[in-house]
Amino acid sequence: MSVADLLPMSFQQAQGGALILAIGAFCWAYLRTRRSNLPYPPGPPPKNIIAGNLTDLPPKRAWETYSKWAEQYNSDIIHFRVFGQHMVILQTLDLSRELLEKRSTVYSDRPYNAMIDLMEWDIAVGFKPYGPEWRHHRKLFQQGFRTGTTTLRYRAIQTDKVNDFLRALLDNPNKFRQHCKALSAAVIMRVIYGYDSAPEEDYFVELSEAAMVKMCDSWVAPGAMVVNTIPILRHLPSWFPGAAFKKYAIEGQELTRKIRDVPFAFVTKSLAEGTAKHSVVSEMIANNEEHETIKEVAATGYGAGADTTMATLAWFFYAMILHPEVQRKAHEELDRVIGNKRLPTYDDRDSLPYIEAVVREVLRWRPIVPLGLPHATSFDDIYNGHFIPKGTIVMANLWAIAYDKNIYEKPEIFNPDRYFNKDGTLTTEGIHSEVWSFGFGRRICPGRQLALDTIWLAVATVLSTFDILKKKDANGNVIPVDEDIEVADGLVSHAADFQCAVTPRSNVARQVIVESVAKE
Ligand code: HEM
Repeated sequence: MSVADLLPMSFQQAQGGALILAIGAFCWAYLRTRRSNLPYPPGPPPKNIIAGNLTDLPPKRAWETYSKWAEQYNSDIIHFRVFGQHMVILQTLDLSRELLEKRSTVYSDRPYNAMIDLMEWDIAVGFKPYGPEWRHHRKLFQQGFRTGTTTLRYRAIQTDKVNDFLRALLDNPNKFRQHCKALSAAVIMRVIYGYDSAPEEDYFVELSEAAMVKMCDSWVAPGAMVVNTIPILRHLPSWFPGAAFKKYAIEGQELTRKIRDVPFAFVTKSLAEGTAKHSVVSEMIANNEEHETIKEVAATGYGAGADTTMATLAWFFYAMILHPEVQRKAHEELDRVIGNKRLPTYDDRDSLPYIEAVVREVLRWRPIVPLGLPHATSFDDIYNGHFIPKGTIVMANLWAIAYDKNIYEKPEIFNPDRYFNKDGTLTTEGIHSEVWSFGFGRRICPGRQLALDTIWLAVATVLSTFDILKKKDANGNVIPVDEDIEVADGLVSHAADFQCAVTPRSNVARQVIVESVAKE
């Protein structure tokens, strides 16, 4: 998610609705008069009494700007304000843990977003305000994805879906990105609904994608920034001049309702017909959970789990084309431990520390949610002599953590070796990207075990069977790859398009894949 997404309005958009916005924002800011004489945390002084720091905010890679401010103000906590909305950025792992974990009673709310509300995306656990409803939905979600026996049960599904993924890579390597997406979607759909999605043009997947796109784009829909700044405007009728956001929201609402109802109906129908496969939803139904609640909890899964897993896998391919030396080390470990006659399985995980280190490094090197999901404070707080008012949006700068030189030596380098102790064992504490990449405290990602399991098996099996190299053109010349590829700003940070050649390491590797799929 970019800052502009969270904030009331970008500078350009401010021109149009300026008057109405200015009045509303001023009243809002006025009503939020400060309740403490303590200073706010350091940060850039507001440029304007109403818009605050609006014009200081960059349209892209906000996490880098925050890191510059942290340096400039020599502070690991940064404060600024936009239209009366207080924003706080946490720059270090220790501070994120201190506030978001140790003070989680204060820091576990989510900011209100009028468009999310209008589009009914507040059905999702991740957007619900901190309170009894969120607690109930979160508990159900966790029961479905709990680490340990519950997620272990999904490993057979993940193995089948990863085998399909390898086969798809074999058959059509150029579409590697599409295959990453199909794998991520297939695991989620099967685990949550017991539904086996098609590799392409699947109705449920496309519906979920459409709903996600509509939600992600809602921040820049016409008028959306105005209503997000002055939420009371959500009550305007759609014919009201400037209320185009209402039409957008109604379209979005239709999609949200569909992703809530349609896959759920698939489960109830297959249960009635006796064809249902075990799933998170079928289990919640068996536990007599209220159907409306089940629908909402289940609908959260695709949005939160598919794009994130897919983005991580795509970054893995990107890292591999830039680092053949890492692939060589991974191949050496895999050939030594597994040989070339079978695919690695979850049972091999403890014997493959280098693969574990590669996964950690992919998660660190390009954090796919660089600013996490925004938390919000439920009460006033004081940290280190600084006042943080109730309602402040608080973000952990995961990108800054990933590039913190106090934790990672030469952080810009992709280097799985950093996770090894001198005696060759894996580090067990301190620099675990697979922990902080998933957020903090009571809001920490409840799908992290499922995600890590899918990513680990995909990485291990791809490296054991394929070479991932820079692509060559028709004349045999290597097509150069931008080493600082563009990151698509959005709810999830995807790598911009890049090409790579994914070729089987040998005929035996090809055969192993074909046979693994045949055994399913
Ligand atoms: C590489 C993959 C993934 C990454 C990096 C990731 C990361 C995150 C992060 C940073 C948060 C915000 C935590 C916070 O507010 O502090 C989050 C929340 C969440 N994630 Fe994930 N996630 C991934 C995969 C998944 C999967 C596979 C699922 C579900 C099947 C999932 C479900 C959720 C949910 C429901 C929330 C909201 C939790 C709440 O607000 O209580 N995520 N995730």
